[in-house]
Amino acid sequence: MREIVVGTRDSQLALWQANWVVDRLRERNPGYSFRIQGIKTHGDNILDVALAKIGDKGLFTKELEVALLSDEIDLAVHSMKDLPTDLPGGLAVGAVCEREYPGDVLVSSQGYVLDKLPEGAVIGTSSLRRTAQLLHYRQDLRIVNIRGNLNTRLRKMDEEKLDGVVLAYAGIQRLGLKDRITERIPMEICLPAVGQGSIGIEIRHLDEEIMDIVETIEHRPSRIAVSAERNFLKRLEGGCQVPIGAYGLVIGNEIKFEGLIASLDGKHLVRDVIAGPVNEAAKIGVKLAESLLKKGGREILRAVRQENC
Ligand SMILES: NCc1[nH]cc(CCC(=O)O)c1CC(=O)O
Repeated sequence: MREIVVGTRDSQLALWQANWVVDRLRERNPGYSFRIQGIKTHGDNILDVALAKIGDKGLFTKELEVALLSDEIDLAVHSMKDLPTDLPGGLAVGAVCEREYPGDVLVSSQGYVLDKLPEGAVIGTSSLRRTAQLLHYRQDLRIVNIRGNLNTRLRKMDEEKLDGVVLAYAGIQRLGLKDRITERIPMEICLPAVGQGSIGIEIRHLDEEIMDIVETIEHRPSRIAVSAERNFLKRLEGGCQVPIGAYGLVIGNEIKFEGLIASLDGKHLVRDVIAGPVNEAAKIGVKLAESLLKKGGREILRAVRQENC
């Protein structure tokens, strides 16, 4: 029986995700055995540096891609949100699994919801996207950088007496920490990161045997939504982290797509929504990107890049 080697980062969340994927692969591919191989990535080794400063392209994925290309592993499990829109030659997204609720949540030790946070409350996040949208909604908030894996961030919230932290629902849910959530932040206030909540499988693009195996856990509506988001991001990208949010939702044969570009201080924000048939999902992502660029997004991005790249 051939053994399939499944590569993953070795953080608690990444290992949870790899195990979730392997459980499903085993069920649907009884002719194979599966082994999980944890691999440290650059991003895991520099958890004390603010992401916005170092740029986050491939930070959590590159070592896994090298392992794929050298046949050390047969497939790599990623959070789609961490996977750059351009993959190295020879690699492809073999499957996108069914997406978890993609939004962000507030975790507050005193149990506050966003609207009840006291004036000037201190919120931890290192995401430019979350910072911009939180400040757009509540100018009085004070945003402080906080990094590390989920448990570290929750611990820092308590130790550093922050009023709250903003995290992805998906991560909290997967680690069994749902009871710490004080509010699901409405999409109207905070659009998620491209790909958030979705687990993807990267493979060697010509490896048909592995392709057939991972196809068994593909979820079409999630693939379509995430593809639209990745095309949106790709059209806006210029090599460094910027406050961009997106959310694609597939219902039947329609996709509803929302996107935004914001300045870091939240003062400038352009946001739009379009809908269309799912077979045009990729085009719809690009179209929304172009409409936002025309509505002032170009100037916002230019200014953000001058400050942050
Ligand atoms: N930034 C790291 C990261 N990458 C993926 C997730 C959550 C899981 C997912 O989006 O599928 C998180 C944690 C967070 O942003 O709070």
